[in-house]
Parts: sequence; C-alpha cells; structure tokens
Amino acid sequence: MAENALWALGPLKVEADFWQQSWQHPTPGFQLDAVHPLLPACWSRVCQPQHQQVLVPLCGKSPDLLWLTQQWPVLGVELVERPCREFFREHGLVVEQRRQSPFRVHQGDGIAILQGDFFQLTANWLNGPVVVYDRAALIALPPQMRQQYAEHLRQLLPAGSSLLLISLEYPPTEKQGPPFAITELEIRRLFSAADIALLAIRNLTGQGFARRSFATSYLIEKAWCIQF
Ligand SMILES: C[S@@+](CC[C@H](N)C(=O)[O-])C[C@H]1O[C@@H](n2cnc3c(N)ncnc32)[C@H](O)[C@@H]1O
Repeated sequence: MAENALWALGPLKVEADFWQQSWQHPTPGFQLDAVHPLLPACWSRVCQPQHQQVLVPLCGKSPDLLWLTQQWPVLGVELVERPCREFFREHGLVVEQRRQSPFRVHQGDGIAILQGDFFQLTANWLNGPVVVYDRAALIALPPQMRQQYAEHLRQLLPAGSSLLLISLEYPPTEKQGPPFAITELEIRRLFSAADIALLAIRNLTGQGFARRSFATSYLIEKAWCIQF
C-alpha cells in the first residue's frame, strides 16, 4: 500500500505499522547523512545552565543523536527496534540492553534510547529541566496527534525546560504528509502557554527534504526556541 493511502486509514491504528514499514529500508527518506545544520547553529540559544539532559522524542537513528551526546546525556525515545539497534552498531558504540517497563532500554556511552511509545514516557526518566530536540517528530504526526504530542510535553516537562523545534512549511495543497506542513499559527496554538522565539530560517525550495525531493513551490525549515 502506498504511504499516503496507508496513512489515510487513521493515524492511531496504523501509526506503528506505518513506521515499521518505513524502517524496512535501512535509510528511510527522512534520514539525514550528517548533523542537521540548524542544530549546532541554534544550540547555544536554547540550552541553558539548568539543563542536565537532552530529550529526543521520536529519535530514529539520527546523526544528530551523536552530536548531542557530545553536549549532554541524551535520552531518545523510538518506537521501532531496528533504528535503536543500528544507531549503536553504525557508530561502533558499546550497548547494553535491559527491560524497564514499558520500554526496552538500549544504553550506551552518554545515551539511552528507550524503545517504545513516546506517549508512555513519564517524568521519572528526566533529571530536572531538559532540552528537548525535535527534528522530524512533530512534523511526522497528523494533526490530532500533534495536539496530543504538545499536551504530553507540557505535562511531562519540568518548568525551565526548553524545546528546539525544527518545523517545515510548504503549501499543504501541494503535498500530503508526513512530513506535515506546520504554520507559525499552529505552533503558537500548540504551545500557547510557552515563550516562543523564531531562531533561524532555512530555505530548502528545490532541494528536497533529507533523501526525498518535493516538487512544492516552496519548502522552508524554521528553528524555534520554545521555553516551558
Ligand atoms: C520522521 S522520523 C524522524 C526520526 C528522527 N527524529 C530523525 O530526525 O531522523 C519519525 C520517527 O518517529 C518514530 N515514532 C513514530 N511514532 C512514535 C511514537 N509514538 N513513539 C516513539 N517513536 C515514534 C518512527 O519510528 C520514526 O523513527
């Protein structure tokens, strides 16, 4: 079944199947070859002295994880087993695994990836205020789940936490998600209780998104600092 047709069946029911299917390929279309340029460019404006840990929801096996481990202890959350295992193998990192319900924990030097559902993550996994890094997490979710994701972050995060969010904009009439186009208005509605600042804009028009090429009339990434 085509990606878009599968997604149209209903997000909650098919989400796990959809992502398992995406990871049938060792390098799905959203996978970056190198660290996202907006991460090192914006990091110092989001990370503050009170932050002791980086939380990466829907982390996949992104190369950003490795860059982040050089800054702070990283806690990633990923639904599918394959990227959890491959992240450590591909970077030659020693890994230990254990079960800590409701997750399988893949633990290596400076990083733990919790294999399971991000929506089951509870605050006891966090060491005080954290920086959350979101590249291709919010934009991977359909509208109803974006609301659920923002609400989960709001309930989970200790005060003083910050989110570095990389959003994507394109004309929604020209392409179906995922990745979904998200406007500034939606970001401000989702995180209405937080302080929100636009940090950077990256024009990807004509260049595509990671390994995928989109024939949209514009394609723009934006980096946001969202303080809880
Ligand atoms: C578009 S990918 C982005 C991965 C990564 N952030 C990156 O930049 O490469 C979204 C990832 O979220 C994972 N995912 C989807 N739903 C999830 C959930 N409820 N809990 C944890 N991970 C989830 C998928 O398996 C997939 O690896």
